[in-house]
Amino acid sequence: MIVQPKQVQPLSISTTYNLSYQCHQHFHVNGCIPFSKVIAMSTYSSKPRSRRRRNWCNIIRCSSSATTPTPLPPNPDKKKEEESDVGGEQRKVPDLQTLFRRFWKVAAPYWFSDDKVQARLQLAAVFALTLGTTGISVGFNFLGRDFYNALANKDQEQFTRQLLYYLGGFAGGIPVFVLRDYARETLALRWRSWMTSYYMERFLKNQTFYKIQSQSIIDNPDQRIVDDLSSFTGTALSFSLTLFNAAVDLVSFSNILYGVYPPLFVVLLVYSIGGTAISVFLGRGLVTLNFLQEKKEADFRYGLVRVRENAESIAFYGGEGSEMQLLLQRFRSAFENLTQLLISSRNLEFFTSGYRYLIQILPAAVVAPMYFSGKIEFGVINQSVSAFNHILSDFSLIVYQFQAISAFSAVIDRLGEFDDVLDSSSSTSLSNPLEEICVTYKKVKYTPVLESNGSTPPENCGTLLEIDNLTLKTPSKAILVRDLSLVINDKDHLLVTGSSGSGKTSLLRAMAGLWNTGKGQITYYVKDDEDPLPLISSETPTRDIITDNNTNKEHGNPIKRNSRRTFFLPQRPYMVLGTLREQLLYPTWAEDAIPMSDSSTKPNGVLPFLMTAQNAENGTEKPRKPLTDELMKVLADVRLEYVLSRFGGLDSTHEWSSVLSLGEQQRLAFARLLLSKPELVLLDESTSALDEANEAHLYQQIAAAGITYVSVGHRRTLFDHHNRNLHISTMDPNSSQPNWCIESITPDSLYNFSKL
Ligand SMILES: Nc1ncnc2c1ncn2[C@@H]1O[C@H](COP(=O)(O)OP(=O)(O)OP(=O)(O)O)[C@@H](O)[C@H]1O
Repeated sequence: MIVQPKQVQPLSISTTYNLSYQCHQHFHVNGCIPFSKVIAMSTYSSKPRSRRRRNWCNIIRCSSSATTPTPLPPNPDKKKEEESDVGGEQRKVPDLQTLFRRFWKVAAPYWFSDDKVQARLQLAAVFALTLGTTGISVGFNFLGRDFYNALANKDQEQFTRQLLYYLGGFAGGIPVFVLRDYARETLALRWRSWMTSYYMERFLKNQTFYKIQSQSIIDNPDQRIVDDLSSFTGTALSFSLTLFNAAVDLVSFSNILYGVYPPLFVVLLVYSIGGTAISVFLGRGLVTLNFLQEKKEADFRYGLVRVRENAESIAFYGGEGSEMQLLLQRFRSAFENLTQLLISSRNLEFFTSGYRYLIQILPAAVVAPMYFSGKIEFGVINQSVSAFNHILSDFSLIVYQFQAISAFSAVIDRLGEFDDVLDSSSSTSLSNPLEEICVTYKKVKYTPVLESNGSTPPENCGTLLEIDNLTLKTPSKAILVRDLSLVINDKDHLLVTGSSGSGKTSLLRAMAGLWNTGKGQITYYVKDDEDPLPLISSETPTRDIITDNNTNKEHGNPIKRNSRRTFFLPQRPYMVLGTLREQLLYPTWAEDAIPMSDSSTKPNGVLPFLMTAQNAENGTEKPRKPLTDELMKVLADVRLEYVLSRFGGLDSTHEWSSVLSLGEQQRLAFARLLLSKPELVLLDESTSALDEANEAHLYQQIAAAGITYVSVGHRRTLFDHHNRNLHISTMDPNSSQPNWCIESITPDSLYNFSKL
């Protein structure tokens, strides 16, 4: 017979306990449930299993003295990593050592960050409160003993006194439990905020987001930043506290149990070690299943986001049916994995439930003969049962929390993988510069100095950019352009042409620092009166910049394209979420346009580190922010003044990528360009959606603004606006000859070019 708390201990705490008992979590099934569990269990309800995984913070909280962050044991058969085939999808199961390494790598930085003093103080407070809760539990254990003794002895006076002690205990204990949970969750939130800012900073630095996306390095980084970080911080704290609590609990209650009957302790130890080994064996596939579940859910959500973002194209194609199929396929994949996860969880739970129930009658059965022979009082039975359950919980953390631990392991794995990718992104720039494209920034003085042979050095004739012996490859190492050398001087407008897929956009990618696969040198000449560093990402690690007397070199790191000097316009302009003013100020003054940067509108309680990224950006030099009149004028310059009245002025907010035509968006992008006034702009088919008149007008505007431009395009009309043409032919893999040629564009040659 299983002793129900209702039968043994008809106190108010058992009411809550019995309710919780109906849930899936079966903690102690006899009297004297630890008070901490009672408080925590009230927050846990019988949610569907599919949602339960997200609730493991609650589950863990339920067992403040019954959970420990014991990691998954390694599979003894495999040394490092084991291949697992789940739902037809191959992925490597990380070994214990990798999990530990990743956990430490992800968790540690915050505790050594600028916020460490505050964080450590809060952590100490949480630990102190946790200690307090254990003390209260021990107190309740003794209270329970005296309470039942009074009951058994029919001592009404003593019984009433114990009842009052109980009530007093509740009044004093509840605030400690509530405050402990509040302090822990506040700290978890603080930790999460710091980590979110830390990860976002590294994700956006050095165009890492671009590399991850364009080379499909890892899946769903957004989900890792949003969901996994939240889960990680909450659960890591809960696990740590639970481990600490279990250790204290173990010491406190072991004494009690030893005092009653020492052999019980030994039986309990053997039982829990055996149970742990079996549960580890039965649940070994859960880490992979949890990992894949995270991925598949995120894939499904991403599919829906893509439908939203491409609503018009899909509607034009009438692609609803295909989208439905694609989305269902993704959902089915998540569904199938979850089904497998549920089956594995069910199998494990058969064992864990049996494990929980089987042992329950043991302490009462062993101690009862001592009571019958008069060696102990009645209350001691209750006390030993309670102490036994505490210790059993402490020893059985892995068994009770295996599913939570496996889900947490999956989170560690995903975050650790993400962290490794972010680290490798910043360290690739240290790879061999002879095997990658080297982007260099060189300070020059524009003084009329002649070299000894009477010629003018390149930096003195207004050279903006020099490409030397550049061989450009795709990330998959296919050669696109071989041995390209060219110089771009001030007002020397270059048109890049070539057949589709020949590598025109890729050349701009290399010039913008996005691609570094290949070899050769790209040199930007920076006037000495300018600080060249604003051209480079302000977050570029100093170890990546090799500085000599007059040169700043950066191997493979991207330049900051919203710098004063170089600007890049893609074919499809990017419309930020926000007002028309924010569109125009993007990206040069983007942070100034965000209302958050106005201290009067700063939300209360904002953490200092959440503002650091913005502050760092604010530190870089940039031109004066344009006034409203200037914004109006530039809109007129690109013939978009009518947009103001149509959409309610500069400060109206719309989904601009939907309400503006592609040609209007391209004109808006030119407005940004005219406001930023760079010296050099790289245009990738940036007028492809415009009529010829508008195209000619925009080119006249940027030429009049003194901007030198390099354009990629196919249209015949583009020749009218450029001085030279770089033609790239599709690379023949068997050829070792250069596949490009440069010609001047003269009125006489226009006819020939049109035939290329
Ligand atoms: N991330 C990538 N990984 C591997 N190959 C890529 C990647 N991006 C582009 N490529 C390949 O590089 C080649 C050149 O692409 P690029 O976009 O530079 O062509 P393009 O000359 O601009 O073509 P179009 O005129 O059609 O725009 C293409 O064959 C393309 O498949």
